[in-house]
Amino acid sequence: MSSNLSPIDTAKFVAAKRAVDFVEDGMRVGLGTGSTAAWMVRCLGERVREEGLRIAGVPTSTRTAELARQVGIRVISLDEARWLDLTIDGADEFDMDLNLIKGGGGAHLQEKIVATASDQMIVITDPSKQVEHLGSFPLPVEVIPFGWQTSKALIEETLASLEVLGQTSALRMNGEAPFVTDEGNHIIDLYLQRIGNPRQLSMVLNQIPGVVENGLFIDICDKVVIGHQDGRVEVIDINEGTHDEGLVEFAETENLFSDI
Ligand SMILES: O=C(CO)[C@H](O)[C@H](O)COP(=O)(O)O
Repeated sequence: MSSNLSPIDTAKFVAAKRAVDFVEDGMRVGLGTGSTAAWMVRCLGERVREEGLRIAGVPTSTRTAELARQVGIRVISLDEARWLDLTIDGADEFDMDLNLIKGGGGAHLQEKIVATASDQMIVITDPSKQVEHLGSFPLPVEVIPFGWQTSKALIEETLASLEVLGQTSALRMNGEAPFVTDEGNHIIDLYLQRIGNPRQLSMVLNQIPGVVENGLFIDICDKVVIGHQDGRVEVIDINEGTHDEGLVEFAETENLFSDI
C-alpha cells in the first residue's frame, strides 16, 4: 500500500472511498462539510468522471459546493431536489447509538436539514471520533447575531437547570471577529464534558429564543463508516444491526490525490 497521505488523512480517505460505494446511478446525494467529507466529494467526483455516474449533489456549505463543482459533480439546491436518497458527511463525535455531535466546521444547520431530508445518512470518520458518551467535543449552537449575548446567557441558565456538567460556553471566533456561518449567524460552543441525555438537551436548546440549531444529531445517522490508517474499514449499520469489516486498496488513489 503506498500513499503520500498522513495516517489521519489515510483513515479519512479510506472511509470516504468505501462510503461512495453506496452511491448509485441517478441518486440525489447530500454532500457534507469538513475534511473527511471533502475526501468523499473527491472520490465521488472520480466516479462521475471515470464511470459516468449520473448524480445530483446537494452541498451543505459554500466550501463543499465549490469543491463539488471543481471535481465535476452536478450541484443542485435542496429546494430543487426536495428529497435526497443519501447524505454522506463527517462528524465530530459519534456514540454506539450513532447519535452525533456535528458543527466543528460551523455547517451543522445546513447539514442537519440536508441529512433529515435524506432517506439515509452515512457518517464517515476515523476511529478517534467514537465515544461512549457524547460531550467531550464542544457542542456548537448556532444563534442569530441579534442579542447573541442574551441567547448565550439563556443557554447557560438552561444548562444549569438541567444540571449538565461543565457548562462553560464561548462565542466562536474567526481571528478577532465572531465566526459567521453561511447563514450569517454566530456559534456558541458549549463545553459540557458529558451529555447524559442528548435527546432532551437538543430539544431544550432549540426552544431558546435566538437559537437556530444545535449540533446534536439524534436518530438521523443510519450507518457509520470508520476508516483506519492501514486501509481497514468498518461499517456499522444501526438499522440492520450489523458490523462489517473490509479493506480499501490504495494503488488506485495515487493519481487522484497527487495534487494535494
Ligand atoms: O460537522 C462538521 C462541519 O460542520 C464536520 O463534519 C465535522 O466537523 C467533522 O469534520 P472533519 O471531517 O474535518 O473532522
